[in-house]
Amino acid sequence: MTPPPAHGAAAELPPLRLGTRRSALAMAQSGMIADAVSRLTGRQVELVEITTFGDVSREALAQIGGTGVFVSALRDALLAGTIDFAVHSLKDLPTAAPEGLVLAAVPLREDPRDALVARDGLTLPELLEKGAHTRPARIGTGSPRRMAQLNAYARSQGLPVETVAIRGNVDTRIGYVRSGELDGVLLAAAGLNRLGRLGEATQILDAELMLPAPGQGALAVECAAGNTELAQALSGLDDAPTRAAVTAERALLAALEAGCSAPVGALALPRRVESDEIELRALVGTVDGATVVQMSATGHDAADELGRGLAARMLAAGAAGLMGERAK
Ligand SMILES: NCc1[nH]cc(CCC(=O)O)c1CC(=O)O
Repeated sequence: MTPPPAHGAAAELPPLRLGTRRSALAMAQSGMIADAVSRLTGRQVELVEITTFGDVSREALAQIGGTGVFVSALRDALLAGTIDFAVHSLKDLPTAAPEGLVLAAVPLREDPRDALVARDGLTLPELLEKGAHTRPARIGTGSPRRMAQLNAYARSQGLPVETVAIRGNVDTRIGYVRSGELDGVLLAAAGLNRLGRLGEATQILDAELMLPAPGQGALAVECAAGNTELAQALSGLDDAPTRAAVTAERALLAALEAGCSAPVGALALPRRVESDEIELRALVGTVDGATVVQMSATGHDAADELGRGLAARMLAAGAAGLMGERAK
């Protein structure tokens, strides 16, 4: 069988090396993008496994400080030329642009919302309600953003809740519910979906209740800036509305000088079909949920200006004081 000419030529080139972390989620994400890049370029894509500090450390993410624990080893490999491109969860990517690398594509985003996986098929209102009669519902999350909003919601309902700091991969986290140690855990819906486990969610949390992390549900495809041919090819995976949305969210995060472990939620959504107008909603809160600054802005040309402008208004309203020790 003779392959089409372009593919025939491309197939003679060596495989493209896609650097990936070993976690099930990273492998699922990398596998999806590998297939898409292979279709796009006609070239083979091979996965190269790389261990990052975030995979090895057992400390809480907030402690190991910061941003970039999952991405720096992949970036080192890109710069060293041992891999050709890498796929990151965009929400794990520090906002500072790295020297020598380009964000070649931001593919179409999945559902950006958070999900609850709870015992006995229960929703959050049901869990909290039951907890009021027995003992407060114990809900696991390692994210200050999720804790802040969960606590704020429980306060607004006049119901108690106990947030339990956990971390680990999706399997580990859901395991706390299956073992009965926790009543529920909060996770990104996109992560569950990519693992084929969205069916285990007992509730998808509306953005009114829980604003996702900036960039949640989106992927970032990165390669060396000098590799212009590959960058050009990868840009075929870019989705312009997704890129605009995450640009606004990340500009806000950068202007707040907050990192991925700060109690900051942000979500940009297209306001009208067939328009480039986006609405950016954002929240900064204390982890106990007692104080929250929540604001929104709408704009259409410069997504990064929209994000920066909203951050400035939130800072003027006292947002900086709510973020605790800020990880840059
Ligand atoms: N910080 C870990 C992480 N990074 C990206 C995702 C989910 C996938 C995504 O947001 O794209 C997760 C797991 C989670 O938050 O449940």
